[in-house]
Amino acid sequence: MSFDYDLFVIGGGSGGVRAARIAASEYGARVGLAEESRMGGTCVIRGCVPKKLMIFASQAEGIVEETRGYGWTTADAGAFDWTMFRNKLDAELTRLEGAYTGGLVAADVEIHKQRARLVDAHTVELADGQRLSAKHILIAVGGRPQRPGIEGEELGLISDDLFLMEKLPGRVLVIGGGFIACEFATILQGLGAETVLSYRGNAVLRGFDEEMRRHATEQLRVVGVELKLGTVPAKLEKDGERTRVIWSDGAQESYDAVMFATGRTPNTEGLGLTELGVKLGARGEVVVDEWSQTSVPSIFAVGDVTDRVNLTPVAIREGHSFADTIFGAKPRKVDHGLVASAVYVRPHEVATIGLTEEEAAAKGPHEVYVASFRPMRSLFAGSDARVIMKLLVDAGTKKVTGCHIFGPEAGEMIQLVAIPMGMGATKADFDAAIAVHPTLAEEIVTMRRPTRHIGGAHPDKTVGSA
Ligand SMILES: Cc1cc2nc3c(=O)[nH]c(=O)nc-3n(C[C@H](O)[C@H](O)[C@H](O)COP(=O)(O)OP(=O)(O)OC[C@H]3O[C@@H](n4cnc5c(N)ncnc54)[C@H](O)[C@@H]3O)c2cc1C
Ligand SMILES: NC(=O)c1ccc[n+]([C@@H]2O[C@H](COP(=O)([O-])OP(=O)(O)OC[C@H]3O[C@@H](n4cnc5c(N)ncnc54)[C@H](O)[C@@H]3O)[C@@H](O)[C@H]2O)c1
Repeated sequence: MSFDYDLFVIGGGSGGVRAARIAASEYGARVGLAEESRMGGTCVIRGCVPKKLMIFASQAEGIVEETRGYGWTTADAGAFDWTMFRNKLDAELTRLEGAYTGGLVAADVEIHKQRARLVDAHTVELADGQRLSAKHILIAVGGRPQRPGIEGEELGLISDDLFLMEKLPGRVLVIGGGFIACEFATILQGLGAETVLSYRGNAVLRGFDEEMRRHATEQLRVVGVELKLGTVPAKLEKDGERTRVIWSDGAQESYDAVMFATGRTPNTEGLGLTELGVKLGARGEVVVDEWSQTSVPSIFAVGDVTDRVNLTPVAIREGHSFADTIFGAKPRKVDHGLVASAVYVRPHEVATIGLTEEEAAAKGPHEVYVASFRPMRSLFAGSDARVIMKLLVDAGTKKVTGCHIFGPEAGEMIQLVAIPMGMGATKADFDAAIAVHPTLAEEIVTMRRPTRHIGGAHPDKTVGSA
């Protein structure tokens, strides 16, 4: 049977672009790709990239304050020009969009700038009605922000809107306690908005190491974010130009803007998947096996739409592995077990890989090494902020099973820790590295004695358990 393409990719985000480019340029596959919006997807257009640039912009006050502590006594950040920043941001995203499109064109991928849906196991239909056939179809449509399902929720903004605001809000409420809520609260507060974060739990970043959660929560408070913990908004309504929030306990307050950061949902609606027999999970995600293959053999899915680990480098790895496996005869699975990530709250980021202390304790005997100190750079400037570094070490094998860092540029540090951990390094391997001094990262290789023992009786029997 002949097809229009060897591969048709739906979605031009992190996973789809990588898969299309590798299949076409490395393995000579005839590839078509449909993207209904801007090329590059969530990460490039409304996620990682603009978010990180906004994080950089939001640090001016903190940097200036530190500089004053070094003797530049009259240093002042001055006024922030949101319109100038937003226009520059848009120009940068346009440049990146062009680079992504250019990479696909150079690889001879045929781009269809419209929405696509599936018609059968080998056919997609574009929004203009054109039908195209392919031997393989890759679903890489990502996800979208999810509002919490309360009355008046359409009055609230979502993360996509934050990059396009006409002006910065005066007083703003961010609802949620995950990656996006914490990062946007940091950004909005740093850019000068009076920022309130409302979260239903008692510490942000559920699922992270508890000690890191406590420090991240406290830092939000210290930098000036007003925390409303243990609260659930029940209803939003208009209050003139403002938005009134009514909480489940009846309390109410009006804000210039309200933003939901209450999770994301896979973009599977209206794609024609269930009609075709492609199995979906409870959250609407495409269910795939370890090869990213769906329940229909010619259809594969990668990235956020599969709701495995929703990060850009993971989507990219899944897309690349799919192309290697199907078109390059190089079968390659993705190990989702040890993925590093960072939450770009500032001044200290939260970065993590492997087991949390709580998970380690549940798994069995572990040594916990913790370094907690005031870094020389901010200490000199008069700050009390502490860096926390934690290593979890399996008491039997002595392998490092988890690492958590709360500190400046922690994301940069965890990236490098991910290499030895991926190789199965032991604590002795870490200790063998001679420190680079004076740095923050040297603490990772200089923690000599366990701070505590967890997870039951330890193999050497000389230590107790916590
Ligand atoms: C605010 C924010 C900040 C983030 N920050 C980070 C970060 O710092 N680090 C990190 O690793 N991850 C971050 N992420 C997560 C990261 O953006 C995603 O994990 C990643 O983009 C997923 O890639 P993907 O290819 O699965 O989907 P996406 O990048 O979402 O791409 C899917 C594409 O498919 C298109 N599409 C959808 N349906 C159709 C259709 N029917 N036809 C045609 N096209 C369609 C969409 O327009 C989109 O362009 C962030 C996410 C957000 C929202
Ligand atoms: N730095 C990064 O790598 C980065 C940054 C942003 C996003 N991301 C990715 O995007 C994903 C989505 O981020 P996110 O922050 O939207 O999701 P999340 O799942 O991390 O957090 C959602 C938050 O909303 C809360 N929530 C959910 N429903 C609610 C309700 N009905 N009422 C009140 N609160 C509610 C949850 O308790 C949670 O705190 C992340 O899991 C991550 O994979 C990564």
